[in-house]
Amino acid sequence: MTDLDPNPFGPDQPCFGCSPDHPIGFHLRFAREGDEVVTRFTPGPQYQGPPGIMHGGLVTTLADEVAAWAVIGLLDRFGFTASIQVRLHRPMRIGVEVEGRGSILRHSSRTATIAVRLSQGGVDALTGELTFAILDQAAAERLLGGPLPEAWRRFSRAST
Ligand SMILES: CCCCCCCC/C=C\CCCCCCCC(=O)SCCNC(=O)CCNC(=O)[C@H](O)C(C)(C)COP(=O)(O)OP(=O)(O)OC[C@H]1O[C@@H](n2cnc3c(N)ncnc32)[C@H](O)[C@@H]1OP(=O)(O)O
Repeated sequence: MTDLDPNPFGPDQPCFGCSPDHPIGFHLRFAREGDEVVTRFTPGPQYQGPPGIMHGGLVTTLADEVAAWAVIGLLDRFGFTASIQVRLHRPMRIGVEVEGRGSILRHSSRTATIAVRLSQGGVDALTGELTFAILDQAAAERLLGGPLPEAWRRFSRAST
């Protein structure tokens, strides 16, 4: 298991899922284990929907973040989430550690589709497939509305 750099986008990145300083975020960190990225996270009461159960939208946010980091950690690219298909098989319990795993199902230079599995106590709570668009620098700058910081440019695909 190899820990991935937790902050490849620099200290000011604002991501709800992975910014270490986000006031209410998940503060996720990832490791690479073979062909997968892995994270562990224990949801607190602030993430409840029904009492004792994590809000389904936030469970999906967790899946989105795991998949995004599969693109970062396994492909060395950044992808913008284009499609999310998930099934919530079991309630995600508050206060119980979640293991999240992401792996590449298929990819080209322009897109990547990631398989995600979130489990508690070895039992699947969510499985899903998420597709990411990998943009070139110009398209990423249009989407973000400004120039990419130098450190981010290596995550874009070569323009064609
Ligand atoms: C590159 C460097 C940038 C670095 C930035 C680093 C920041 C670091 C900071 C902090 C870490 C953050 C960690 C984040 C983690 C979570 C990730 C997110 O939350 S991302 C935000 C939510 N997602 C959106 O806001 C997208 C909204 N959608 C769009 O902007 C467009 O629809 C977009 C870009 C997804 C596609 O735009 P089009 O359709 O104009 O582009 P076309 O070139 O036509 O498509 C590109 C490829 O994507 C496929 N595609 C498009 N939509 C698809 C879909 N819904 N399903 C499947 N494939 C789709 C297309 O078929 C095409 O593939 P074919 O070239 O044909 O192989």
